[in-house]
Amino acid sequence: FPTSDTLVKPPNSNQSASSLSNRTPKRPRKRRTNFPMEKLMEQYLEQSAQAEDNFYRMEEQRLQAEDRRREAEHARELHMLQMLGQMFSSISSTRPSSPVTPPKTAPAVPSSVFSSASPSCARVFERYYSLGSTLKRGMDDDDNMLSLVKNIVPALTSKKHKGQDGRIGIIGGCQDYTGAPYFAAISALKVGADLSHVFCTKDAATVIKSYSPELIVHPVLDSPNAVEEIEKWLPRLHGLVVGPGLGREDLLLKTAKEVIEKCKARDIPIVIDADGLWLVTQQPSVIQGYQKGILTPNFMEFTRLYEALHHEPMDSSDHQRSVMQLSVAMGNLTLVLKGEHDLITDGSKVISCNIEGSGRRCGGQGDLLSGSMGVLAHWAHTVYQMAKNPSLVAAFGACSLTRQCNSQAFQQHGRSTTTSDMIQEIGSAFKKLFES
Ligand SMILES: NC(=O)C1=CN([C@@H]2O[C@H](COP(=O)(O)OP(=O)(O)OC[C@H]3O[C@@H](n4cnc5c(N)ncnc54)[C@H](OP(=O)(O)O)[C@@H]3O)[C@@H](O)[C@H]2O)[C@@H](O)CC1
Ligand SMILES: Nc1ncnc2c1ncn2[C@@H]1O[C@H](COP(=O)(O)OP(=O)(O)OP(=O)(O)O)[C@@H](O)[C@H]1O
Repeated sequence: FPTSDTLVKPPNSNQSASSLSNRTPKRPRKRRTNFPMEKLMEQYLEQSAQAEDNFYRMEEQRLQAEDRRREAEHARELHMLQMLGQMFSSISSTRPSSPVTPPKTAPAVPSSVFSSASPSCARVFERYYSLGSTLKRGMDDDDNMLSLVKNIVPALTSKKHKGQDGRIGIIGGCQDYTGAPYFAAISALKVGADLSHVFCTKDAATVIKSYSPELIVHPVLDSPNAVEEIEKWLPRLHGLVVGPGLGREDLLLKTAKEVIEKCKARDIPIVIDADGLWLVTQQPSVIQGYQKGILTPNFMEFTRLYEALHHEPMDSSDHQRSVMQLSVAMGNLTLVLKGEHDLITDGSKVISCNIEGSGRRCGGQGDLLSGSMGVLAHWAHTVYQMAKNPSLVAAFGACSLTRQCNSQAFQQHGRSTTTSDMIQEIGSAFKKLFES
């Protein structure tokens, strides 16, 4: 928007006086009459720029209120549909002729609602929590976790408009790494977000754009007013993923840190991965204790974090203990230690995601994980806002999905499987795990 700085300013009084005196040295009256006119003009322009600013600010607020109103309306509609569904199912289950199949866990809830957790969602969640902190989990526990994930998946309905199922931002992408932010952002879209934004450096932007027209790419990360530029978008974002391909330059890390602070103030779920974890290792307080934060370290990143927080080497014979310890030290932050089994914890229990993947490791699998987790975190926090820790559900969902994609891609491509092949599998893996 035009501001008073960008408006053409009249020459200052000295310049005006000297230039006038050069041309017409003996016309003081003209000087006196011109000056107030210029001043008035300047004031008028400033006021109209200000009025324009105010107009756009109010318009933005109006749009946000409209979004909230539509979301609430939509949640109400879904809730009513859900209650109707439950009524019908209870009527049909009382019919003597209807086959009665006892549910394995809590009764299935129709695909998700965008409101507080429904009573049956909450029952599934409570039952899960009542399983205790043991890691020795069987099929039933996996089913429980999968039910929790299924419940957060929003229904696809023609009542919604673009953006309501999620607008996700990725902070990352620099000269060296353009693949990682692309993988994360496209995975967010393929999981079901409506819009995916990448905030990267100028030289990475054209490259990332050229990979996919689906992504919205902002070349702002290394601009002098990077934080302001990114902050403009935060009111529209539902989830943020910090780190894929961010690099470790001080300036970029400083920007990432400030953006994280702004997101926390707005209560936006934040997933931190890759170089974002490098930042957390230097300054743990940036995310410590933030209940909507999730860290997704690989073994190396985990070791660095552990040593930074505990000032001693970790006991690598007991990973479960170490993840719990680190989560507690981070203020019960949700952590995922990726590996042969993904260990997920919030400091009070450890969940292991063991869905079969494959023996194929290639760069970028972690980016698929963090990008999809960004969307699932938004959905989980929307649906389970009253329950204990929605981040655990989101983390389990994203780990399951990544491993399932890996398995499916491997069945087709074997040793030549790449992350792009895994991304191709997101749709069918998602359906198999969460929509069947
Ligand atoms: N296409 C792209 O653009 C991609 C870009 N990417 C981006 O690259 C950036 C740097 O990320 P990073 O993970 O390579 O850096 P860092 O943490 O220093 O680790 C390096 C060393 O750690 C080790 N190591 C790793 N895993 C381990 C394990 N499980 N268990 C044990 N050791 C393990 C291993 O050491 P080595 O075995 O080689 O001695 C490895 O060489 C970051 O921005 C990221 O997003 C990636 O997303 C990939 C796709
Ligand atoms: N040994 C393993 N066996 C099976 N699956 C694994 C194994 N290691 C990692 N994975 C899977 O791959 C996903 C990504 O983990 P990985 O350790 O490759 O992350 P990363 O190093 O951060 O990835 P990136 O290359 O994107 O930086 C994990 O969530 C997990 O599901």
